Amino acid sequence: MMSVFSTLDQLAILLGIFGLGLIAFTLYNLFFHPLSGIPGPLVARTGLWSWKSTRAVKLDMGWKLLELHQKYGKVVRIAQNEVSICDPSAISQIYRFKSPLKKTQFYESLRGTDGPTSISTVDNKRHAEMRRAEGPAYATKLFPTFEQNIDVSCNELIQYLDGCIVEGKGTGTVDLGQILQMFAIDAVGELALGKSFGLCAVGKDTHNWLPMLVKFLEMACLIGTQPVVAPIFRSLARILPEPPSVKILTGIVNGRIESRFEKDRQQEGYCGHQDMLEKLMAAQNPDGSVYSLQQVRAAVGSILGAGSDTTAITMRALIRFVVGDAEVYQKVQQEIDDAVDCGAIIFPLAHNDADKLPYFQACLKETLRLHPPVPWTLSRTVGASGANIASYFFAEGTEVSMSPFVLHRRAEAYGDNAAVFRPERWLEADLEQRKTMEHNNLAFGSGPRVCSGKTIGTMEVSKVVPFLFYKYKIAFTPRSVMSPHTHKVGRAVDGGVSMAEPYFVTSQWVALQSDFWCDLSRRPVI
Ligand code: HEM
Repeated sequence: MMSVFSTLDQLAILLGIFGLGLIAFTLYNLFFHPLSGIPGPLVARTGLWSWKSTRAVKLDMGWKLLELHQKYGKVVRIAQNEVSICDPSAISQIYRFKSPLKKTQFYESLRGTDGPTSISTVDNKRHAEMRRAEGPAYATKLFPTFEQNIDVSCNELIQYLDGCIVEGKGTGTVDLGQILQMFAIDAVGELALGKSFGLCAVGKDTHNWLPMLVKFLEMACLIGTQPVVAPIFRSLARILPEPPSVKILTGIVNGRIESRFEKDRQQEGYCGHQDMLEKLMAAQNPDGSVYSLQQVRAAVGSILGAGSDTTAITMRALIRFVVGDAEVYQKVQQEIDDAVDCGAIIFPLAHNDADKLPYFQACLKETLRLHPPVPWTLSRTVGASGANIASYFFAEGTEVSMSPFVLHRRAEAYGDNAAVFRPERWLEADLEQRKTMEHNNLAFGSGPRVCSGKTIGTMEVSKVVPFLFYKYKIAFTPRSVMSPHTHKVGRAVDGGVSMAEPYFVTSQWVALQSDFWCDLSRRPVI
């Protein structure tokens, strides 16, 4: 009996100590932490739970963070040790080239099982080495090859859509969002591995890769918000058996890389192909050794991961914004028709001809502004000696971040009508204003960690979407009990729910749309 009491007593003492520790921790975070003077949600200021983990689970980051900034202003404490900032003047401080701030531990969760990649590498020196080694794979010299690669996938997409229209006797009802995702995956397959995955050709996600890739990214982002337990999850991912769809994908990817390794490395000078994979196989480490098979696999994996979702999201959002505004849609079509009629462009559109559609390009910029594919906070860690950012001094180790989605909708960055889709703003601006608007656009990130595939991504979009606008009349399939939609109502990128919204957006690391059903018919002009 005595020993039971003493065990309970001991438990009570332990619980008491834990409770007191928790109270002390909470009081410290609220009143004595260097960030205690910065406003924010209570849960973030107490440090008792991660506000970002909640967003990662609820998939509502973009609009929830925007609400916080509307309530608290330009600088908001979103975690015990992290502030979100939406002040354009902070861009060149947080994402500076000189003595760059390190990425936060969050990014480590974006690495695959083959090892570190440029996007996931936190250490700046290591990142610079990787970027130098892998740079030739993204070089403009390769653009003619990239164009051919993208045109192959584009043709397969068009053939599939034409088939749907024939099958639908003049009107094809398609989940345009899904087929664009398949196109984007096929295109990165062509770009990074020299061969499409063939999804558009059959018009089907044969191995259920799409939901698997979505889940992978969602899990990676959620795990990244819990840096203490993240290493455990990463070790588990290495030992647990891969789901069948992952196994098939990695099997195909690795098989292609290995066969190219065998063929190309036997020939001196790796002269077999002129593509991204060839350049990655020729990439060199600082000690002069060439990239190992595993390093090439990791680099290819990061292209597949970073280059497909983002491009597909941009294409969907662009179609949604343009088709959703009759006046804009009419102007875009007129511009394309006129350019074709006078022989200024032909399809598939050449990269160099993209500028011949200035109104379309303005729509693309406006899309990336209002629906940046990555709305999550692009976080960095303040280095030794601290940093002055947005009129605050932040001590070493503080995490500072900006969300492209939030910044792009603030009047400080784009004026009072920042939340309105208005492509004209890019055409009316003078050179100086345009430079400022470009500088304030974080859709591809900024500074030394800016997206390596920026030009490739915009090239893909500029090739495919004008072609779709030229060839087809696109209308959103009306949402009804009889329609193929899985969501009863739609949800916009700003979280607004409505029957008229043509797709359903979730906002986490990426602002992903689903359920984007459209009615397509051939335009009489063709
Ligand atoms: C419209 C399309 C795209 C958008 C909006 C986009 C956006 C982004 C963003 C926001 C980042 C992260 C910046 C940060 O964390 O600070 C990033 C990084 C990256 N993206 Fe893209 N991306 C696009 C297309 C592509 C494509 C097509 C590729 C490959 C062919 C690609 C490859 C990469 C890589 C390798 C990184 C890591 C760069 C580094 O840290 O050195 N992206 N991208």
